[in-house]
Amino acid sequence: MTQSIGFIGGGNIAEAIIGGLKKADAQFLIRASNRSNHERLQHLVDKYSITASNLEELVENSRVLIIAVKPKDVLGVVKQLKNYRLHDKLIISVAAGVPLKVFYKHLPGIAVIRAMPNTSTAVLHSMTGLARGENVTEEQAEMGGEIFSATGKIMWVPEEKINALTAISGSGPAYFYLFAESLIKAGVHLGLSEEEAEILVLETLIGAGKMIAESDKSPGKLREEVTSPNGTTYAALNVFTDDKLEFTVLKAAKACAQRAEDLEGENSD
Ligand SMILES: NC(=O)C1=CN([C@@H]2O[C@H](COP(=O)(O)OP(=O)(O)OC[C@H]3O[C@@H](n4cnc5c(N)ncnc54)[C@H](O)[C@@H]3O)[C@@H](O)[C@H]2O)C=CC1
Ligand SMILES: O=C(O)[C@@H]1CCC=N1
Repeated sequence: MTQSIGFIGGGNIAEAIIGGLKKADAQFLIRASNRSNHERLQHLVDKYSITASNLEELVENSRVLIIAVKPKDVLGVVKQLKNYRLHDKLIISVAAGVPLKVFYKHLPGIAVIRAMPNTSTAVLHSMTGLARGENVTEEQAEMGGEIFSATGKIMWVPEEKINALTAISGSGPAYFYLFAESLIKAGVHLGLSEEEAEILVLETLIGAGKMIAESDKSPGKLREEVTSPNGTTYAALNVFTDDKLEFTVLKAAKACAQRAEDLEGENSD
């Protein structure tokens, strides 16, 4: 069945999800509205053949409304949505740090799922966390699951876990991109051209991802298979261990989860 989806907010994550949904096998009828940046909306219309809408038209014609605005802008959207009949709609909020209780307060009785995708929805490899709100029917939960299953894998979690999930998979792609950027710089430092270093790093990252996906081996086992006793990899890994990479990663993930909690405090009215 063709699913009608309306995106409120047409920024980075909206584009990643729209791009993914357009690549997916399933049929989606997509509308989007964006507050002020009309060029941005036109870009989405031109690139993905979606329909640009104002909010009224979008709500009227969409069974699922995806709120994809910055956390600080969610309340404004919710207050605007109060003006519409929403009883047969499913709202999906992808905003970090906006708890379900905000929706319960301002849109009582309305079905809301809190989702945390990542930008790899664009290539159908997102890992999306979903927390089900109390008014969501079985059919609506399935519908929400289907949308994000079309763009990767999903994991239903209780809302208390969504900030931890954000720290791993929501923000996670950026950690790997940062590592790739650092390794490219290291390659240049060692005498490779920027172009050479970039090709080497990107192909290595893609290959490692494919090995994790296809080999049935854990990351630890795969690491061991690269590491000869007292060899070259061993020398590099010792530096990561001595410089406490594991501790740095934990500290970063904790900072991310804490920021999500702080945002929840700032956006709980
Ligand atoms: N970028 C990412 O990797 C991820 C982002 N998120 C969440 O998605 C939300 C959006 O993030 P981005 O797409 O990165 O931000 P963005 O800044 O790229 O996009 C937000 C868009 O919303 C528009 N907007 C603001 N108020 C509006 C309103 N009242 N009506 C219609 N449009 C409005 C803005 O003009 C902007 O184009 C955030 O809450 C973020 O926490 C969640 C998962 C991943
Ligand atoms: O950085 C952020 O706040 C958003 C949420 C998860 C990924 N990007």
